[in-house]
Amino acid sequence: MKHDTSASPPSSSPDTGRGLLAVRGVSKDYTSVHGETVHALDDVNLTVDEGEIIAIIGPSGCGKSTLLRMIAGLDDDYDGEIAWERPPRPGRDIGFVFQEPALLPWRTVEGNVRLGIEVQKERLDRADERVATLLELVGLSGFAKSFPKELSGGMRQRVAIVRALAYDPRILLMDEPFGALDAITRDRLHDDILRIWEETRKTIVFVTHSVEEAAYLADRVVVMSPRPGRLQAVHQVPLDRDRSPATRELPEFARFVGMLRGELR
Ligand SMILES: Nc1ncnc2c1ncn2[C@@H]1O[C@H](COP(=O)(O)OP(=O)(O)OP(=O)(O)O)[C@@H](O)[C@H]1O
Repeated sequence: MKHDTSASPPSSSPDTGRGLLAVRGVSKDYTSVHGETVHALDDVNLTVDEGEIIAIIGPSGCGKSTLLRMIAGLDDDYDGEIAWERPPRPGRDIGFVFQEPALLPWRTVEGNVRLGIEVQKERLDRADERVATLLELVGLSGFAKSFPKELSGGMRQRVAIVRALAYDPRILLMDEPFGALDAITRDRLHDDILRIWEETRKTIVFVTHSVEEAAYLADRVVVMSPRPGRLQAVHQVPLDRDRSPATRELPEFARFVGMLRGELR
């Protein structure tokens, strides 16, 4: 089934804002190259509210990327429905960040970010201003004229993130965006994401293998079971929205991370 925009809109959870989209009874089978059926997702139900940050964690192969790709509209071959509060406009309302930044090597940093704006022609008049603002947000103003090969892995991923934000999507989906980065760079990017959220209040759904990353960034953490992926639990993160490096030192942070780790065992 395709994104269902005619179905009843998602209802929001009581303690967050408006429902942006609802995943309802979504199941997915793949057929392997040997013709076997791979039951990847089983009856997944999830409501995403506007402005919230959701982390999806679970064992390898449980269907995290599959679920994200379906929300993104990159895969519409599934049972169930994904109902949006307002129909997403193709190429406009959904920003997607992959594990590898996939920048265009022949374009400068600002040229890559600008690409995100060029897809929607009516916004071109203020493109330069928007690119400059976004690069400043992630501390890359000094690298606007550099090429991707001149950047570190973390810098490249920051460019990919602001490129996905350049066309002002309603939701930012990220599939293990920091998975290929070292621990210090990851921490730096976590704080970039928090700053971006402060500025934009963007709805963010991301997949990660790191329970610390999930706890540090998210409002809610979705824990998936081993294949076929089901929602094993959805946890409200028991921390103030206002996070900072000191958050990682809090006993409640450690407790929550320990609890998540226990659920994945
Ligand atoms: N195109 C495909 N054809 C057949 N099977 C697939 C295909 N894509 C994914 N799968 C299978 O579906 C299941 C879910 O895959 P998916 O990539 O969504 O899991 P994941 O939780 O994101 O895994 P990981 O954490 O290892 O990245 C896996 O068993 C995978 O082998």
